[in-house]
Amino acid sequence: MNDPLAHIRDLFDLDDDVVYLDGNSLGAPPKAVADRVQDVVRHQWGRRLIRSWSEGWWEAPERVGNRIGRLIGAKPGQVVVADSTSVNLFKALMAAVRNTDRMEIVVDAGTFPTDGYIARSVAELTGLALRPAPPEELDLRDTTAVVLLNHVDYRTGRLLDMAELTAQAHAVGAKVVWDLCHSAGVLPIELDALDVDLAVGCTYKFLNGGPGSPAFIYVPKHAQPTFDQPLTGWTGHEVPFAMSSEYTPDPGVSRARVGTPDILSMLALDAALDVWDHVDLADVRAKGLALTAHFRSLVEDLPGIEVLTPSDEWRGHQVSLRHPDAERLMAELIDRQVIGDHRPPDVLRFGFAPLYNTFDDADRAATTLKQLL
Ligand SMILES: Cc1ncc(COP(=O)(O)O)c(C=O)c1O
Ligand SMILES: Nc1c(O)cccc1C(=O)C[C@H](N)C(=O)O
Repeated sequence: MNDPLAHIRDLFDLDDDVVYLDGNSLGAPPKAVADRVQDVVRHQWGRRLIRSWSEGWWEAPERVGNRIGRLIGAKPGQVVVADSTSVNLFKALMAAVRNTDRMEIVVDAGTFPTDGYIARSVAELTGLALRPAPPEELDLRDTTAVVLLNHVDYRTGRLLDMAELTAQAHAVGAKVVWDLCHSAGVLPIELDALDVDLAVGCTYKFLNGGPGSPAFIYVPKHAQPTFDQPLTGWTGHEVPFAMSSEYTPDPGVSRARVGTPDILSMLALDAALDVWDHVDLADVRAKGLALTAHFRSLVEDLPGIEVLTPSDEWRGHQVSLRHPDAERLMAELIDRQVIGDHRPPDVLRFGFAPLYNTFDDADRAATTLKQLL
């Protein structure tokens, strides 16, 4: 394949003898991040001290949010970087059901655990029922307040049809919250165009923000005035430095902020996002599909292997294989410098990050797996 992204791998700090196929769990570091973090510590923090808050730190959550917005089809002023995905899920779901007279929250039955746990807490706190349902049979009703869906399933890699499912929710007057953890940065997403109600996602996977880098939340302009999230911390206040005893939320997306932003991680993420400046998401998607198709073709007939990831285009950038000995196999692959991950009980997951993974990575991983089998 003619690979218009081949040169981008050089922007990453990767060892050539390691086949890294776990960028869907923890993305690899762009080389520029280490220098930027050093500058933030030495100069911004070291020399400018507290003055840095008014020299770019305070607005970093919105500024970096806008950079992510560009990757997920959100116009400026609708994404803020803050907290973890779990915390943002709590804000989003609580805001979505506030003042509803509807009875239930629906959650994707195969969801990543944290989404299910948080949805359960929101249901318990608000008195709504929680109904897990498979995405192909959501059975939404006029009693459904909100549905929470994972755009790409963390275990199988299945990609859901955001347009169709958002429309399904809206047809019964329900809201939809999308978890974009496994899709942000690797495939074109059109949140504004699809009229998505709310979305959240993490930045340490395909966005390469680094371990524990802050998550993001999308609140579209029209929903901001009624986005009453429960974590009314001072940085979401309209005038935080007024230090008022009354909470008045910021009129815009900043009302999704809670406490002091984690500047070191935030600015590491900011530096990591520079690699996207010269990248077309259509190229990223095309390469992700090609890499996963190539890897699949090499492993699908291996003994004892069942491919869980859909073979059509409704898949993200991972290939998940079921094998009864998955845990041992992954440990042995990692010993041989092929790094993917194991998800219980029997899934081997190989994530392909089109910005730095190569077809050679796919060949080497498949050859090593074949030898082990
Ligand atoms: C779909 C999904 N949602 C949420 C999370 C994690 O949330 P948090 O950033 O709170 O750890 C992950 C991965 O850890 C995930 O895969
Ligand atoms: N967030 C993670 C972490 O802090 C440690 C190890 C792994 C993770 C992950 O991201 C797991 C990931 N969401 C998954 O899809 O399984």
